[in-house]
Amino acid sequence: MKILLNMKNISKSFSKINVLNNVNLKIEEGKVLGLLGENGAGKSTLMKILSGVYKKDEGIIIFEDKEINPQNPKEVQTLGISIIYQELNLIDNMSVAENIYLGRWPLNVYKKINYKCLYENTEKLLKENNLNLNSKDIVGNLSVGKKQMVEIAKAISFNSKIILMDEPTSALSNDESEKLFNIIESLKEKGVGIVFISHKMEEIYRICDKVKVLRDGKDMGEKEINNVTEKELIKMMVGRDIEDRFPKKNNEIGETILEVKNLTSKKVKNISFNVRQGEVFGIAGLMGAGRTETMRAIFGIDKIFSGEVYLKGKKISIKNPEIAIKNGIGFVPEDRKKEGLILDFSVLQNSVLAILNKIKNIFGYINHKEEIRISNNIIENLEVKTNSNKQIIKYLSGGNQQKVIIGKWLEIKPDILILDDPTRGIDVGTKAQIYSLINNITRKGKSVILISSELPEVVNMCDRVMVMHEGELMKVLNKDEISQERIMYYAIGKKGAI
Ligand SMILES: Nc1ncnc2c1ncn2[C@@H]1O[C@H](COP(=O)(O)OP(=O)(O)OP(=O)(O)O)[C@@H](O)[C@H]1O
Repeated sequence: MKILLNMKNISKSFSKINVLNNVNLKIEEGKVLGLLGENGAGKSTLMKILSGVYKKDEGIIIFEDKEINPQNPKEVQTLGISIIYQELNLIDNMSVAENIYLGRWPLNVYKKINYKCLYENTEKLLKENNLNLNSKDIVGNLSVGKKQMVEIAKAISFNSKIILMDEPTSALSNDESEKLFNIIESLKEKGVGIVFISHKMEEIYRICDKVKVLRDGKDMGEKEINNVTEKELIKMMVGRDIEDRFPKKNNEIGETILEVKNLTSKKVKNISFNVRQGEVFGIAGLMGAGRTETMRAIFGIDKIFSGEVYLKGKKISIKNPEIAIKNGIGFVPEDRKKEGLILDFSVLQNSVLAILNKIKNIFGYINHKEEIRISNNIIENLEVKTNSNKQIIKYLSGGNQQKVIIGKWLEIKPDILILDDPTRGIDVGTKAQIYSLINNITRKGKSVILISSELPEVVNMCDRVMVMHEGELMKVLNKDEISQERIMYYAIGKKGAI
């Protein structure tokens, strides 16, 4: 098989800290290479070196038999190497066509954009590649899945021979991910070489031909996907066996702690359910089903139009998140970067953001010893990869930033903890650790509401699951009724027994 690109002995340090050490990577024509490793292993850094964002300290890169020295992303893109980041780089108030050909628009004699030609070129490109997009749609109005298709169309428009995808499915529904896999299959047929970064083992096996594993910036080798078991891959990544991806629970389910009756907000209609002490109560559904919105209403972020909420049998009115926190409810949001971090603050400062009031002394000053204890606790419990608690959080890898936010909310020790997609972007080893933390919480009689798009997680972790579809509750499944098939059946809006 033809090798399109060869990275040899790549090393990179940031302020004397070595994050890549003699790493090799080969990208083959028409193949998907999975790039695996724990949070902070160096995957994104390696891709950023290839795409010209960072400069390598050592090593060589050979592309189509010539050495290249990527200096900036534009140069690399012109060569035919494109990268699609998790945080998509699109301009929201422009159309699909304007975004795809950004800065390369066809011009008329007056040096103005020739829209007729721009839309025609775009329609042709979309049709040829089976991309279901409308060239005139404004990008800001599209779903994350569609936005990603725009990025892919852009990559194809550069005649890319290599496309790098950094956790492309982390914000996609299962349905949208499946569409992306179909697009990847057709790119493969055209001979495009793809690097696919993901923490989801199921999709690594679904889409990759080979996998390369990094651990702590070191090259742990490459495997054919058909010749390696999931257990072996996890051991290569983590350096030890993980006995069980879903640790055993031994929680006892008690009385009802939260009861929601006919809750209606702008986004959800007539939702009724209850959560019991010691229970992991799951909420499943496709993107836009109203899972997050139900919890936002209960937590006092969105206005409740009608309906009632009872906590320990007492009717309560939660008008804002402070009241929710005072009542023992915690909420780890879905868009953690936007809602949960101050990027220019240190790990330590970010660790205590949610509990500043709790760690102030009687004179209103922050108790620094407590601050240090809490941040070190989070670093240890969630294995946050950072030089120290003084590190500015924006320099941590994406997954490690997420761990700090989850840890911060766990420190509040609420009676009911709402976790919105808590393991998105988190590596397999830490996922198991987060599941153990959930089990510890419920073992103490506290409750967890787990919103999740990962079906294996829902099936293995939840005691009951409420399935939603387009703002409505379809079904609450009891433990013995929970299966991936049943969840999908109700999630797509079907009614009745299955
Ligand atoms: N600009 C930077 N300055 C300092 N350190 C950095 C910088 N960028 C990355 N690092 C460090 O390099 C290491 C590797 O980070 P990288 O983002 O490549 O990890 P990753 O494997 O992509 O992780 P994740 O799965 O969490 O996205 C981390 O320890 C991170 O803190």
